[in-house]
Amino acid sequence: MSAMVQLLPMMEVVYNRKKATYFKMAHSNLRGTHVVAVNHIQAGAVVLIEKALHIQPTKNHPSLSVDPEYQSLIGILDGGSTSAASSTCSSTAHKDAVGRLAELNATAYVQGSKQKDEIWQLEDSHRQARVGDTVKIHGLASEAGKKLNGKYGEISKKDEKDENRFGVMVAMGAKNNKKSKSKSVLRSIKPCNLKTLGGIMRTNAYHDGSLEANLLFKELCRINHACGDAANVNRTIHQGKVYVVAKRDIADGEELLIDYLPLATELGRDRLELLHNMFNFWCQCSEHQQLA
Ligand SMILES: C[S@@+](CC[C@H](N)C(=O)[O-])C[C@H]1O[C@@H](n2cnc3c(N)ncnc32)[C@H](O)[C@@H]1O
Repeated sequence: MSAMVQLLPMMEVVYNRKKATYFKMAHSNLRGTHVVAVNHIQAGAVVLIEKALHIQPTKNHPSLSVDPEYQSLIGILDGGSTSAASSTCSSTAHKDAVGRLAELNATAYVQGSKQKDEIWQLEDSHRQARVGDTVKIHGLASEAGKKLNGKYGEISKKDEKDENRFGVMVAMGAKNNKKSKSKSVLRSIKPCNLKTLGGIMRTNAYHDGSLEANLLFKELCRINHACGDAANVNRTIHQGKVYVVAKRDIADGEELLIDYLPLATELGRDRLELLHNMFNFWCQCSEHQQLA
């Protein structure tokens, strides 16, 4: 057992005794939802202990093994010949297959979760929905569009009149997809207004090596990134829980920032590109402002 893991029970005791509130959620166009200190936080303080909202094993969901689309995707990834698509195997086909498989897994695993609604609240920074994906509509601006915000649907095809939009079968009458009898209507929607569960996983999931799973958290997943020394909190994830500790004193009003890539210590273009590929943002933290 690592030294850090041995300290976790003691952290729980300290955290459960704490009197002060450490942070609140805030929102801005530039930072999205983010987390801000509401009191001075001392170096070493246990700022947050939280149980995962969602625990998704890294292995593929068992129900997928009987899904023909799954078989075809595995064929593409293996470079085998189980589908017509595999004969045109290219890096784009491979990348698409990885993305679609991630989507099928996230959908299968989240389907049975009691926390489904809270999971859908989290951000999808990628917004790379594809035909067949289950989606949640988000961020529409016009009055007509706003009426669709928060609704769920399934992408049935590319829009025939505008190839930059999707035809989405939107479940009307219910704000979520619990009511099986809700009526569906076809609406034309831009990909930037469609969140998917695969995108939510890619934007937010933290790996838990002790469970061989990827986890989502309600509060941890709202903490934005900063590289290396620019981050002011550290996390340890173990057995489905996260323990967040202040690396240094944090002033009242300061944003809490965590390094999403704590093991990739080198700061530079490669790190920026890795962050961009994984989370779809160009890092502007204090370590990187001079490189931007
Ligand atoms: C785990 S979420 C963090 C919370 C997110 N801001 C939200 O609205 O829910 C990760 C996403 O937040 C945004 N983000 C995090 N750190 C950022 C940073 N340093 N600069 C710009 N965007 C950042 C990116 O869109 C990233 O994909």
